[in-house]
Amino acid sequence: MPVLRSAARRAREAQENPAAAAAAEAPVVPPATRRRRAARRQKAGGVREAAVPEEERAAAEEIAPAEVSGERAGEEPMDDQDSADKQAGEDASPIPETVQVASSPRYKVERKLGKGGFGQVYVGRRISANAPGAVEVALKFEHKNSKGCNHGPPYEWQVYDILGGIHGVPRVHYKGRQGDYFIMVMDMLGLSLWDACSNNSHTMSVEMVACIAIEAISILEKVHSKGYVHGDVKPENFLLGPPGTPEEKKLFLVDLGLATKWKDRSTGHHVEYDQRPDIFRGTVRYASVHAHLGRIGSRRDDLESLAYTLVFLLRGRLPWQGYQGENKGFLVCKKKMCTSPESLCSFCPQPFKEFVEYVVNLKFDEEPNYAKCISLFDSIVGPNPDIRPINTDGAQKLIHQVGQKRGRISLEGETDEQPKKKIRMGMPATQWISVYNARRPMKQRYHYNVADSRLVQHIDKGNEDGLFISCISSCANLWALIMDAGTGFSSQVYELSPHFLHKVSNCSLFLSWQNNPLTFRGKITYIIFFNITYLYVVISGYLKEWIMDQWDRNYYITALAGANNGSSLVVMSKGTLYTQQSYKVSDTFPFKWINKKWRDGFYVTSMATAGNKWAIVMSRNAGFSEQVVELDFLYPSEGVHKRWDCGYRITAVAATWDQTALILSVPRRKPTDETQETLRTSAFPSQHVKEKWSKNLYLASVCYGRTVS
Ligand SMILES: Nc1ncnc2c1ncn2[C@@H]1O[C@H](COP(=O)(O)OP(=O)(O)OP(=O)(O)O)[C@@H](O)[C@H]1O
Repeated sequence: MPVLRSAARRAREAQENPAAAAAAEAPVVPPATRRRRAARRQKAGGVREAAVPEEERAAAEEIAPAEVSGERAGEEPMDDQDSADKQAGEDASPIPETVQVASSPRYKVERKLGKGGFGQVYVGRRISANAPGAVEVALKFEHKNSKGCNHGPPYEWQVYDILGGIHGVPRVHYKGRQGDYFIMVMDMLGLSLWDACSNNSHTMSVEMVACIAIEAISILEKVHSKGYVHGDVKPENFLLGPPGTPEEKKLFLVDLGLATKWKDRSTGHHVEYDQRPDIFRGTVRYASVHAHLGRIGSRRDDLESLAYTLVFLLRGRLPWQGYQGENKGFLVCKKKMCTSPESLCSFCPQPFKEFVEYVVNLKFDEEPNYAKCISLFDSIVGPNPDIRPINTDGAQKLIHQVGQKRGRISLEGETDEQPKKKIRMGMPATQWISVYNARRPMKQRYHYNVADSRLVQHIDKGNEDGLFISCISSCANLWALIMDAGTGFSSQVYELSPHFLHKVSNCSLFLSWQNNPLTFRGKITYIIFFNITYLYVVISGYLKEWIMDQWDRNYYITALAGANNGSSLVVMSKGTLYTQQSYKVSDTFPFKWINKKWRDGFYVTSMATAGNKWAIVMSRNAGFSEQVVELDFLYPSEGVHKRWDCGYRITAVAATWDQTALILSVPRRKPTDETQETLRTSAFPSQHVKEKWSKNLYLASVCYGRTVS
């Protein structure tokens, strides 16, 4: 397991060039990567929790299309570069004056070459007489108390054991511990591309960057061929050879501390897909969108980071620089998603745009066509490799090998390639997402474009016909309502609130309806009978208290929706298997909270959004054995397919104006027919629903929000 490192960085620029330091970005890494295993089931208790809801923000929208309903009658009734603090404890113990580790010669520690979040690199001058090896080496010191050394020598050492000395990666000659430091003796290199760029008025020539692209792609190909992804590709981690030596035009990739395996060496298989939205590894400015979203790293991520590195070197800036604060990662990722390859590369030669377009559309386990990428940039640089500003020997060899294996490499791509569906276009759109499950024939009914005032009527009629609400959603402040004969509920109540699961003020107006006699508790000051069938207008009260009251009566939240204007519809039912329930309202997707609740045996059972707010309901005894989240700035089609292949089915969906979230679960009892289908449509899919009914596929979840980009 890699030792993950916490946020850190950039002291060298701060010392030598404060302006550059401010512009540079630190790698940010979470405390620990842990695959969630089946949540522990806990003994059912009578505790009910309501997380304190955050402040409310509402946006109004007035569109009132006509209300529509549909019904199917079945035969039977039946979810930037921040300058952060350095972790290493180098202040506690001074760097030694001389170094001798393992069987190495003795080195005198000279000037500092650089400093990262974890290590400090110095020149080491060999002082042992007649000893073998280079006179000058680089010595990388990591303090024993640094985060990367919690469990012994730095994780990076293991990676250097495999990658050290391959094309474009410096060799490690010796490593060992001396005093408080773990020390690596490695090839000494020269300036980083970051330094070279800063020395050159913050941009580089097109030819120089094209050569860097060619050589960097060939280095990444070599790293990937050994089963690793680098995980932190950026200008600071590409170093040139030492100046004045035959290697001064060679490019090297350093800092293997975030490298991970993309291939299991024993089986030869690609690592399994996973997404943990609370985990971020890498450097905000250059990280791939998938890394921002916490997806397991794969080869495509290094190439996406390289694409951002190249554009940065060429233009001196990336469109997502300048965000600050707690929400920086989210805002940078959102900006990356809505920046099309055309606009990112608007002042770059065409091959750069083509490269960006290619890499952002790569699939999780797709093998990149490195030779094709190199050939894109080959068209920019001069034909004679000997006079290129960067040595491109590695790339030349790669092209030669691939060319021999597959024949010609053309700029247009190989003839057997299918045209690829482009997934990141920089064009936001909102859509309905509807999810259909195979069921035995049953009665299901839908209503959409339903105004608040019409809800009672539809619900009333549904109940009279033996139907209960199975899911709800909102679009343009009008409700969509799905009622089923197959929910298994014995009774149901609902609350329509002008607030999104939020404690309301004493003057708020509530509509409340129940099909059982009511026993109100709490701060009710005034009840008007509006209708003999239990419709009440309740002045003054708390939605939270209403929910708690229903919990006391063994009703649990089974459906939830929020509208753009901030109002919410909460449906609670009796007859579920749930034994405990908890909800949270949050301005950002609350994955950390979900993760914590998973450990306590809760699973997400309902989810809703209002504007950019999320509300998540989690229940114990939800009937699931595993659960995962797919969160993205577009519909996460690839993730859904990967999860389907592993036995997960979508059990809840919700989308804000920015993001779509899907909850996928493995049921404890597998249905006889596991078929599940999804649809994305710009209008409510009324016609499609009817077609699905004819194939015994029934609406299981529905939401409206951001789906494509
Ligand atoms: N072999 C080398 N020769 C010369 N300079 C080097 C060498 N290795 C590293 N450096 C310099 O030291 C800096 C820090 O090294 P490195 O990136 O390996 O440290 P780190 O603490 O792991 O960094 P990070 O915080 O990015 O994880 C580099 O940016 C580079 O400028």
